[in-house]
Amino acid sequence: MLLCRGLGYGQKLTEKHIREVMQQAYNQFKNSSGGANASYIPYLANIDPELYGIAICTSDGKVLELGDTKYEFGIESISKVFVLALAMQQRGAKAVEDSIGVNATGMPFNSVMAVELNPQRAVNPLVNAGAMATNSFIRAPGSAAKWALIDDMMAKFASRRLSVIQQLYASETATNLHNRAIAWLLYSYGRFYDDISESVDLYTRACSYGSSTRDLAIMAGTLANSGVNPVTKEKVIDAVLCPRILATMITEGLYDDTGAWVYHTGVPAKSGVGGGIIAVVPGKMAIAVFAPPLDKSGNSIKAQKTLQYIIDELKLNLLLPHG
Ligand SMILES: NC(=O)CC[C@H](N)C(=O)O
Repeated sequence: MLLCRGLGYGQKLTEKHIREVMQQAYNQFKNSSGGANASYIPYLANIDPELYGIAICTSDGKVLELGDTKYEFGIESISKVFVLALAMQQRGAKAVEDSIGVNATGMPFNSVMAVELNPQRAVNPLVNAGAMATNSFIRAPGSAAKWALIDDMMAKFASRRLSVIQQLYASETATNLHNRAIAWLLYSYGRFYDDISESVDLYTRACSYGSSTRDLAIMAGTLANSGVNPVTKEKVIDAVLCPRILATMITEGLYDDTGAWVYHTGVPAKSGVGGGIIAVVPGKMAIAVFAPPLDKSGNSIKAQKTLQYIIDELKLNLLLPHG
């Protein structure tokens, strides 16, 4: 019997135990070093590399927090998950599969070769090419209306309206030439579905949202809770879409390092170059961790270590026998 959807399905998970494990992870990794802030977006290079936050949102709506969980940082690629959710809700999972693609690229997040080497020019919605194409795939009467749809969707996932960090948005807009080139390339192959510069701009703006570790835990918690925000209890997307969205996280959530991530954790996750990573354990909880220094693939080193520790200790690996 499901005692409490967040705590206790198939194993004795209590709030106390979860808090203890969070604290152990925090103590263990707080002072670990290694990696560097993203620098190709100048704003991100200047974020305090010592910031560190862990938040867990259980499927029954408890939010447990430790460290700098209220600090708002660039959501970056984690926004791709929620823009994908909007596109799927509006156009259907099949249309996204056919028009964007859902396979792993096995390549860096901004890879041109990922487009070039795939005969269908299909890419995954969680890499830059696929995310910009996904943005172009959303239907709305103009760019302002599309932004309103994105903004509303983000707010429903987060339980509050998020704001764009204007300095980050300006910094990304001034330096996103490579992304613009990828969008033009997709367009040349008939795999881009709306005005190019408007779509790239909306993508860039969505990457520039400020979100806290707490926000991300609740947003990811909505995916763990079959599309219903566990805090507000509002239905955000259809339940049937959640496994499809999580599948894209399993194939591409940490880019060219996703295979190793899934090998070690068995949990869908998504990183952003702002230093955040979300991990989703369906029916149980979502975990968000923030720590800016990144590895070569663009994934927070400390966040990966923290998540791996918590996933191991709480036996959350989805490939373990369950039921
Ligand atoms: N991996 C990321 O978080 C990349 C997002 C960033 N906005 C970009 O387009 O490069």
